[in-house]
Amino acid sequence: MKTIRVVAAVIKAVNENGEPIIFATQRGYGEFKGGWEFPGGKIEAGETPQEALKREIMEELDTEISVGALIDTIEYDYPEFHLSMDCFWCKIISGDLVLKEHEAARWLTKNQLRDVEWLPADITLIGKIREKMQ
Ligand SMILES: Nc1nc2c([nH]c(=O)n2[C@H]2C[C@H](O)[C@@H](COP(=O)(O)OP(=O)(O)OP(=O)(O)O)O2)c(=O)[nH]1
Ligand SMILES: [Mg+2]
Repeated sequence: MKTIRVVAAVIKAVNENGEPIIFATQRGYGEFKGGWEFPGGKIEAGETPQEALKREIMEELDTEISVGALIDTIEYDYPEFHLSMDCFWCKIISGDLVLKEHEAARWLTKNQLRDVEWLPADITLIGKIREKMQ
């Protein structure tokens, strides 16, 4: 099966109550339209995962991020391909998270993490984020 290498940004901030929140986006097109994900996309030839992620977030959200620690690499078999997805903690450097491709977005607290319908590959990641979110 073909492997697709993807990077995803778990953008973290703090809300007005001082609680940690993360940014989730809803896909606006394609096979998984309507599903929730972490913004990001495919690594292109010659890019490091971090470079790919900064480029993708600029393209998708018109926002500059810093890329921090790797949370996990998700390995998941979809019917048509194998997904290998590096997921990083990220912070906003500048920009307003403009939705250039996504249908909707939400900031979620730890207790709201299960309120959106994540793509199948993201389910195990959500558990890890829950444990580490603080
Ligand atoms: N970005 C992202 N992709 C995910 C997640 N979970 C998941 O299964 N995927 C899958 C959906 C897609 O098949 C693939 C990522 O592709 P993408 O559509 O974001 O790639 P891209 O931004 O480069 O877009 P495109 O130009 O190929 O349309 O990984 C996730 O949390 N974030
Ligand atoms: Mg994308």
